[in-house]
Amino acid sequence: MRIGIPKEIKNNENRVAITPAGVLTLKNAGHEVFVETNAGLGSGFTDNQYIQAGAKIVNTAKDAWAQDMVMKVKEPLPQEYDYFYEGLILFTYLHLANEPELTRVLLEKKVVGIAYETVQLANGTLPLLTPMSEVAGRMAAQIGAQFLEKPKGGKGILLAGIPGVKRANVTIIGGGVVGTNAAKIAVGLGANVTILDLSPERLRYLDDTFGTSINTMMSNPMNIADCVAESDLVIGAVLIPGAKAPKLVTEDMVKQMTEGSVIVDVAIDQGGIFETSDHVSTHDNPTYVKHGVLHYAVANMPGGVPRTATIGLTNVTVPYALQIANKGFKEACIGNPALLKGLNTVDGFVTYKAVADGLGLEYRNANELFV
Ligand SMILES: NC(=O)C1=CN([C@@H]2O[C@H](COP(=O)(O)OP(=O)(O)OC[C@H]3O[C@@H](n4cnc5c(N)ncnc54)[C@H](O)[C@@H]3O)[C@@H](O)[C@H]2O)C=CC1
Ligand SMILES: CC(=O)C(=O)O
Repeated sequence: MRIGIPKEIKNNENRVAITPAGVLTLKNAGHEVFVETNAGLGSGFTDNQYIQAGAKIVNTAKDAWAQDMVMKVKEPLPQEYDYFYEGLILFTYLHLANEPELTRVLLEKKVVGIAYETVQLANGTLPLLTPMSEVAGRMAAQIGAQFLEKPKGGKGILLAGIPGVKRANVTIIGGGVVGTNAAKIAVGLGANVTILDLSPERLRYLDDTFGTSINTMMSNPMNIADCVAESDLVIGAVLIPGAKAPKLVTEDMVKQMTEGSVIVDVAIDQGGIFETSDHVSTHDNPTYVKHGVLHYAVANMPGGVPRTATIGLTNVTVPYALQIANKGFKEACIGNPALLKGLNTVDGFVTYKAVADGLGLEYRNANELFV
């Protein structure tokens, strides 16, 4: 199969969809990889390293997109939609529940859209989201700590406090991969950390893992309101796979926070869990203020640490790309139920139920389209 790797064009998105090591793996299996010139530079990979691994370097995005399968990191932006063609296999993060226009174009052009974030193993875990959630969770605590500093617009407190001065309160809503990793760093930085989740099993796991260094609470509107009001930093880390994020923190709750507090809404890629995080921000201009509270709502947080993130992402995506390239997308999906769950659009239909429901579109079971 011919596989294209365009340079990412989102604001400060320095990740790339493959490393030279990934190219070599695909090449050794008999595939051709076409990397847009300088696509890897932001992650520290030169054209020459890709060439050494067996890639061909192409000079334009158009050439990188004109392949059987395109691997990317972020969802395509409108200026990339013209590259879509019928039957193109697009393997990337898509977050379609929050992208009605992109979904419409993928359907109209009959692109096969396989979303990293909905590939799901039998145990419910999301293997192609996990490493980026680990990165974003760890960043969320660091970023929250930075924006609590006065020169960054925050109230001017240190997460750990000092002897004689109390620690900051950090609330994490959603105790999955992002939440757990945010907690690791926030606890390490000395904060008083509370995690809320809807799943009693998950709360037990967190309690067993962190012991008395965190507080756990059941996620319900009353507990969320109480925790948010007392928090210096609130991190949004909820996911219902494929679906638009539920707005769990209302505007009234945010109004109860003290001035200079910080919200880091990691779940913004699925629409965000705060009523007040109503738009995404960028690495260039990462925060906006509502009711005196700083909101950080960057949808590609790992793009800020591209070297770590690119290697972490491609460690998990390349084995799936290899299956698609070796067998074609249909056989690969039939042979691997986890990959089948990644299929979001095929032949002009939405094949992921939560996306179809969220956007009010017809849902078709992918298996029906394979016959
Ligand atoms: N902004 C960015 O750059 C990035 C964003 N993300 C996003 O972060 C979000 C979280 O991802 P993961 O931690 O990997 O998901 P996950 O599936 O590991 O965890 C989600 C957690 O939310 C919990 N949950 C569901 N409904 C809840 C509710 N009403 N109240 C409290 N908890 C609830 C679930 O029980 C689960 O523990 C996703 O939207 C993901 O796409 C991930 C990486 C980068
Ligand atoms: C998960 C995602 O959207 C990201 O890593 O940018």
